[in-house]
Amino acid sequence: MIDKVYCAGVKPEMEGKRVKLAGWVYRKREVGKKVFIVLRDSSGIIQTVFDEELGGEAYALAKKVGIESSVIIEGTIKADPRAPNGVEVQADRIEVIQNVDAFPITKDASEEFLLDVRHLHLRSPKVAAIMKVKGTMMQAAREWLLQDGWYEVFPPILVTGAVEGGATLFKLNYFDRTAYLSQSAQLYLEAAIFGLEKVWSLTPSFRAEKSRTRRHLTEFWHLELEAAWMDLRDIMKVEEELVSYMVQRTLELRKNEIELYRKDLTTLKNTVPPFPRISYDEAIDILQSKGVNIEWGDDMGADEERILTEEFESPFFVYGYPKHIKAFYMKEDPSDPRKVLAADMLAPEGYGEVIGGSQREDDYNKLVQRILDEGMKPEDYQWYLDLRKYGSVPHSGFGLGLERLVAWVLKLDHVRWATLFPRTPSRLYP
Ligand SMILES: NC(=O)C[C@H]([NH3+])C(=O)NS(=O)(=O)OC[C@H]1O[C@@H](n2cnc3c(N)ncnc32)[C@H](O)[C@@H]1O
Ligand SMILES: [Mg+2]
Repeated sequence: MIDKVYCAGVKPEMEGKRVKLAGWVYRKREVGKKVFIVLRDSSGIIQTVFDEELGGEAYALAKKVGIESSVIIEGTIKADPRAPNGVEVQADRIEVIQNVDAFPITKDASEEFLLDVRHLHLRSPKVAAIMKVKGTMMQAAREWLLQDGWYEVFPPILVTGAVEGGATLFKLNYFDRTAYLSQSAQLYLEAAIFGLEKVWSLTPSFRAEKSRTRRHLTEFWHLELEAAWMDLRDIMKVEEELVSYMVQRTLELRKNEIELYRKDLTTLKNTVPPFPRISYDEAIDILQSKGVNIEWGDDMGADEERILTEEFESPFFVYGYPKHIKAFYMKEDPSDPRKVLAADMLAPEGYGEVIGGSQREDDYNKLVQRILDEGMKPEDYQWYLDLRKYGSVPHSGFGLGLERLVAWVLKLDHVRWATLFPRTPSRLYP
């Protein structure tokens, strides 16, 4: 590795020091006998100045390099309030690693074109900022999970059954059998709790969603937790403590990157426990009072959730959904058999569902009946049903869509911007 200094490491107080930088030509302009090159690396940008009177060969090379050329630049640090961050480098040497004559991304590029050249757009500081925020949110999640005693496990992605309904399964040939891409690691995490009690995983989950909405991907990163002995109330507390820590820690470590996307941090600062909690019944009442055409028993889609989020200035829970609109594994509410012990966490500002969670049905016979009621075959879930035969316990868990959480934190207009290479029904390349 060359002994370079990062752009963000060059400070006005280092004036007079000699420095070597390596990166890409981000911006370039010529003024009189000077060439100004703004160099970009993973830490940020720095202005470098090539003066014909100071270095003829370097000046001549600097005049020729194109945008996104990879270069090594050496020179002397000079404090200058007119330069970005109040500092620049008076360059006297440039080594062109690879010159670029015509970088394909221009200022007027369309969103679809930017997705077609996603492999080239990732280098943009604003796109890199999203990935830094996403990485920091998972760093924070790992910090919290470790200190709270959760074990990371690594579930399979090649599976034989649906968790969230057969309509969104991606099917593939597995030698002479049929396999599917995992929609959720949940069922495998439920097996892991009998040895580890509190487990989590971060896996890609796959949904053959035909819906082309701003919050659906066909491949997304899914942070899932499962815990023995916890009921719905317990797991909701885990959810709000985890999400609060993720948001506050990311605000602490990535405030500059977040402010590239949003100036108003109110809802992020409000993300502290306890989160508001409303029942599904109350949610229906609120929506009806706002003129939404919805009845008890209807599912809430993105539009209904968006309207509901107008009532809140932080993430909030909706709990106690009707059984018929929720998954087979959810435990029936003993106080109202029409409902299940499930709760979604919704993000404010129109973003809606970021977490789906529930207490699981732990009774063997009831679970068999739920499987049958859903038109599925108990024999396809024999291993999963075994978990209710050999020391079954009350247990709960949830799944957090990482892209959805990042999209809310950065107020992105589509979850596709929150993932390195988005996968949607119309996009599989690059
Ligand atoms: N371990 C569990 O209990 C998880 C449970 N089996 C599950 O998959 N619930 S979920 O379908 O609501 O998905 C969970 C979250 O996963 C996200 N999700 C769910 N589907 C998607 C798509 N298609 N694109 C992006 N994000 C998605 C969204 O935030 C959901 O709240
Ligand atoms: Mg859900």
